[in-house]
Amino acid sequence: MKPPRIGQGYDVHAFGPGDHVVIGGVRIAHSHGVVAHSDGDVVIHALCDAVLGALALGDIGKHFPPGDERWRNAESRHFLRHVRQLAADAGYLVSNADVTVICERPRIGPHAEAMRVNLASDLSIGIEDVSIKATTSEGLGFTGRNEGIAALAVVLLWPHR
Ligand SMILES: Nc1ccn([C@@H]2O[C@H](COP(=O)(O)O)[C@@H](O)[C@H]2O)c(=O)n1
Ligand SMILES: C[C@@]1(CO)OP(=O)(O)OP(=O)(O)OC[C@H]1O
Repeated sequence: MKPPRIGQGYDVHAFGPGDHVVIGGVRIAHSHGVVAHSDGDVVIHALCDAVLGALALGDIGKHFPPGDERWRNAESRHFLRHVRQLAADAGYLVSNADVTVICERPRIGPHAEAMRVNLASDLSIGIEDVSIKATTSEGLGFTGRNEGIAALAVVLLWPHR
């Protein structure tokens, strides 16, 4: 049996014009949108990079180039389902995923369960295997100045054959 594989991912999107953000597949009304080619879902982009990193298959921009019109305003959940399939094709299932969202606003807590449901569905795992955490930066740095949102993700892939 092959050994399990671990991967980590990180993403940032700057706030820009708009009235909502999409985080973990959840649309959240907000004072700003984010600047992005796709829907700018920082959690899903970090998770995709974690899965791709575990597989040593490059990063999200390699698989979904920002210059490609197919991905303009795309739903990032499509990206997540794609990388889950890449893992399956390589003989791995996602065992668990742990995500930290870093922003002053919006508050993530009230939406964390809905995010877990979306991510668990796209990764074909149980909700108990998906963790969403959040922290502010205590007013420090670009997230502390409310200039954008960052997310960190770690995943463990387990061999299924
Ligand atoms: N965008 C955020 C940030 C934080 N939370 C929740 O608040 C708790 C306290 O945050 P600190 O940065 O002061 O440690 C944190 O543990 C989260 O539960 C949030 O929901 N959304
Ligand atoms: C997701 C992609 C899709 O074109 O574009 P963005 O939405 O701008 O997001 P980013 O995190 O910069 O990752 C790069 C791209 O793969």
